[in-house]
Amino acid sequence: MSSHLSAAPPVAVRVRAPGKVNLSLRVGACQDDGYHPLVTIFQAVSLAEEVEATLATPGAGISLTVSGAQADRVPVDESNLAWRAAESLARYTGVDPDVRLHLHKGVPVAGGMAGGSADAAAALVACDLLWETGLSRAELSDLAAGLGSDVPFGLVGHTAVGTGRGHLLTPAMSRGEFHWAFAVRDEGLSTAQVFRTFDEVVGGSADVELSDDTELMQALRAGDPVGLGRALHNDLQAATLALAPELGRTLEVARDAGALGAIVSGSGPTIAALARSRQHALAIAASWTAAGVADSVHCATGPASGARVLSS
Ligand SMILES: C[C@@](CO)(OP(=O)(O)O)[C@H](O)COP(=O)(O)OP(=O)(O)OC[C@H]1O[C@@H](n2ccc(N)nc2=O)[C@H](O)[C@@H]1O
Ligand SMILES: Nc1ncnc2c1ncn2[C@@H]1O[C@H](COP(=O)(O)OP(=O)(O)O)[C@@H](O)[C@H]1O
Repeated sequence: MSSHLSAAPPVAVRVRAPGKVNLSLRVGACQDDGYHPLVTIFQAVSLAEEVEATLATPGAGISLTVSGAQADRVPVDESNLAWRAAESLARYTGVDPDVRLHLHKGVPVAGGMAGGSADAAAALVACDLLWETGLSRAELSDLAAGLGSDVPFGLVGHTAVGTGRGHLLTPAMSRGEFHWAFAVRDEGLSTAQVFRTFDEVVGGSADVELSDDTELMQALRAGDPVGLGRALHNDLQAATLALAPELGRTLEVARDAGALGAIVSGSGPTIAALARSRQHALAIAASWTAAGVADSVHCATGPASGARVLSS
């Protein structure tokens, strides 16, 4: 089980994990278990979470603190996904869950960019090193899938096709760097509510297929932002706009600013706009600010790597 034969075990481990945007999100009809089958293409972006796990005295259990933008909106108890990640690793390996977790938020909270999932992925990797439990990537990925549909992608990052609930991943080829601007709304949206609204206003078809994304996959392989912008797709967008109609204006402002494509990120309410360059991403962000259609704005690039250790 131990991966450190002679080196002293770490007392603290810091791990970074990325937020994501769904370049394409195709949603099937709701199944008996309450989940929808998905075919999605994830791209990890440079907006990221950092999780520091520090050894706590035996019997101390888990404790958690949060810093960064919107930290006040993140639970600091056992409902936090990072806390649940540490618990699930401890249960699986039989170790005592004694750890202090500190999360530094860089991804919008409840924004459809999987910040909580990134925290869970980072906490799994950090605690696995800290407790010297030495799990394989496959074991970590199984634990991740038990925590949330988006958590396995937080481990692998880069660009990947997600099927099943979004948790079964196949890496996808992508060339070069893409530039994004993100418009964030302070008030988040519940993913479950967006899926329920999807059932009411759209309803998924029985079959969802990756073949519908041929043009998008070609654009990724060619590193072609214009083709990628044209092919961006989100089946949840109508449901998100039904719950937050003002986002229509945010999409419009991005398009008027020359965005190559603009979509709701995942279940929203963050809007993602693909830009020609970093300068162009800054210009789109400035247009949102000038139009008063975003509570905050960010620029980022993708793809970014999955959960990785910064220090131990
Ligand atoms: C929509 C997506 C797209 O990547 O991302 P976000 O917008 O949340 O970031 C994901 O499917 C969200 O994944 P995640 O946020 O991990 O969801 P989970 O915790 O597994 O599920 C939360 C709720 O969303 C609904 N859900 C989730 C995934 C799925 N394939 N079908 C669903 O119907 C279920 O109602 C579930 O109770
Ligand atoms: N570590 C965490 N960071 C953020 N939110 C969390 C976390 N753990 C649990 N949550 C809860 O999950 C909700 C959605 O989380 P988040 O991952 O930020 O958004 P999304 O699912 O839209 O990508 C939050 O509103 C919050 O109540």
